[in-house]
Amino acid sequence: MTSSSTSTADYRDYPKHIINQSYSPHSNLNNLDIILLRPYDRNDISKIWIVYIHGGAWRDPRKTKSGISASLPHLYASAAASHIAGIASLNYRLSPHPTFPVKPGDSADLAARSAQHPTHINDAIDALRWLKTEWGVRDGGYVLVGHSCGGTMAMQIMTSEGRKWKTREQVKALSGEKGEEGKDTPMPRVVMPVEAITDLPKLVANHAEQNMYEDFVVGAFSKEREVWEEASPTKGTYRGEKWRDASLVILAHSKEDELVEWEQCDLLLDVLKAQGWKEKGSQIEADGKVSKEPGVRVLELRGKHDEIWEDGRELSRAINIAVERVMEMR
Ligand SMILES: Nc1ccccc1C(=O)C[C@H](N)C(=O)O
Repeated sequence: MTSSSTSTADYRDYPKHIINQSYSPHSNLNNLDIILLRPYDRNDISKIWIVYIHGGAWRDPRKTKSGISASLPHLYASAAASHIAGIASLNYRLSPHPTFPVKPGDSADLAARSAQHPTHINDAIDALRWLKTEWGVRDGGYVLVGHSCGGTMAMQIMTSEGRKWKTREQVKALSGEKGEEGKDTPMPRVVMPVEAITDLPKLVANHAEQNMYEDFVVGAFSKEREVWEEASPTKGTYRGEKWRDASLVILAHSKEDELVEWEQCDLLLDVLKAQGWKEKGSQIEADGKVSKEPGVRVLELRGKHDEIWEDGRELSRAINIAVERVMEMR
């Protein structure tokens, strides 16, 4: 029997998947999925959102917002579940992929798959703004998780403080002007890059004998090396005092990652530490008080680059830990 919608939510409807929500009109990849664990109460600020940005080297059309799927059953069973308001998983426009060309004449696919930096990151920012206006996702009200290049994007949101990124032409034309405020973008409480690409020039240099790396970086960021630099999280400034709501960076990485080497995690850790971020295992200080100071934590995962999310147990473990930290900081 189908139940028509009534004002009383039925527990059998949950977890509820609200899929393909369009957050901007640009293409058929400007959408996201929402998963609610229980009837949503916008005013219940004790619960937090999880926002997930998938990977795929900014170009792989086989990697999508559905990348969160395998983690969901594990998340539902985790200690974090009771604290999660909802999970949002984003699509964003991609750069062209040589193995999966757009079919000639398919203008919808072309719009979705001919992006170049900063389109990917600005789409993600649009998605966050939409989540704020449509779903009430607040400043400090969510954990931002990104896998691989999604982790790069998560850090790009932090370093730009929610401001949209500019093209090189716009930067030159505006010379020094900061442009729009990022205040419409809700900022996360915890940001967790997972198997993230943090330093594009070093990644390309480390894989000089594998064309794939340079190909995808050129495809997404052009041939100009300065663009690779500017876009790299290791070149960012992370001003703790400005992040009143983003108190923790969790760098989650596996030593078994065969695509993105551990060095990428270490490089960003060094940058954050050099900028005054303290490395900590827990937010709880020795005196038992909960620290609200910005901190950075390395979380070692097990498994290969894509195994983390394809299997889902490690990604859900990482998310569970991030949610636990949010609860500690309250
Ligand atoms: N995330 C990565 C990180 C490093 C190296 C490759 C990837 C890829 O995802 C490659 C993807 N399968 C592609 O065909 O573009």
